[in-house]
Amino acid sequence: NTPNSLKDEACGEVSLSFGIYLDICPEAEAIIFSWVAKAVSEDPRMAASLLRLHFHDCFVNGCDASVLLDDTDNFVGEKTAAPNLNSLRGFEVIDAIKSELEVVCPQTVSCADILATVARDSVILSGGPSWEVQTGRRDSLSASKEAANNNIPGPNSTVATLVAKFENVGLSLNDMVALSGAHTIGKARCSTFSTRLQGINQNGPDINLDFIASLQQLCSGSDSATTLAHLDLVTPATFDNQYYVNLISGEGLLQSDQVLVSGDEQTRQIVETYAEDPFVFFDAFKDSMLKMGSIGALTGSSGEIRRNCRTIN
Ligand code: HEM
Ligand SMILES: [Ca+2]
Repeated sequence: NTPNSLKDEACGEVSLSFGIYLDICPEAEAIIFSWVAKAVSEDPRMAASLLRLHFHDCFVNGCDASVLLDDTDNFVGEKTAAPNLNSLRGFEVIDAIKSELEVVCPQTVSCADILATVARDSVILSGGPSWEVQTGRRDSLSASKEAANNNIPGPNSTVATLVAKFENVGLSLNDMVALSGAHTIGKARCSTFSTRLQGINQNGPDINLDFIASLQQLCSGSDSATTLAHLDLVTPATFDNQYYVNLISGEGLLQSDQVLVSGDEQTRQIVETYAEDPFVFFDAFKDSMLKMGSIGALTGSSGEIRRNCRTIN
């Protein structure tokens, strides 16, 4: 790796770089940050939702803003795929950013780069680490609902399945455990952790039945389809290492969270390290975000710079 670029794990080429907009659209990063700050001040959960958009983009044919495309006559978009439907949020924030950028520097800043930058800004605004974001991605000309269904891991996954889905996009077990720490902010619907309500996880009985009982109570209402729980019950809107502390006390919300301590010795040891030292977690998270952000990026003359993130030009 050279100092200002990261090897693209997927294709082995050096493709993205730091600071490209400093020359071609110097205000871009500040414009993006101010929109994210506004959105997060109005709705703190928006930080979580925006961070998740980048993940759901990158896992489906690379970080190419495919997740933002609406359905067309030629293809079905990814918004109705199982992991995304009635779940992804924040599209309006991306639209607002893109509209202003199109006025200031037309067809210069890609939607995929907006997603990567917004994810970083969301972490900063929630009290997490800061890092220099890599840019230079171009936007896809299509989307894949099928790949969204297949590639994005589900909340009932075992550690083996989680590892497989991450390795499928060039990310390691270490990246998987560090990136799961994104669940230190945001919320999930009762339907996504229904297996936890049964008080049995993939690897034996739960160690924290009080926690399970509180979830059962929360999800017992008639509106349980839309009821939400904090992914991190202790500091739900702060980007910290509390998520890992919770896992050790049996208070992981999703099955795919809790299995990181109950389902695998290797992942359990990493969880313990992050639970002990937030700065070790922050460093790992930054590194893994850069790796995730470089998955299958479109560069050179592939793809395009969309004028509207919802449609191809
Ligand atoms: C390890 C595998 C993962 C699984 C199985 C998983 C699954 C889920 C599920 C089921 C939800 C709740 C969705 C809902 O109820 O609508 C969720 C929320 C969330 N996920 Fe993940 N996720 C994973 C990894 C990641 C990664 C890598 C990131 C980002 C780096 C991330 C960021 C988030 C955030 C921030 C939320 C809260 C979103 C909000 O409040 O709007 N997740 N995840
Ligand atoms: Ca937290």
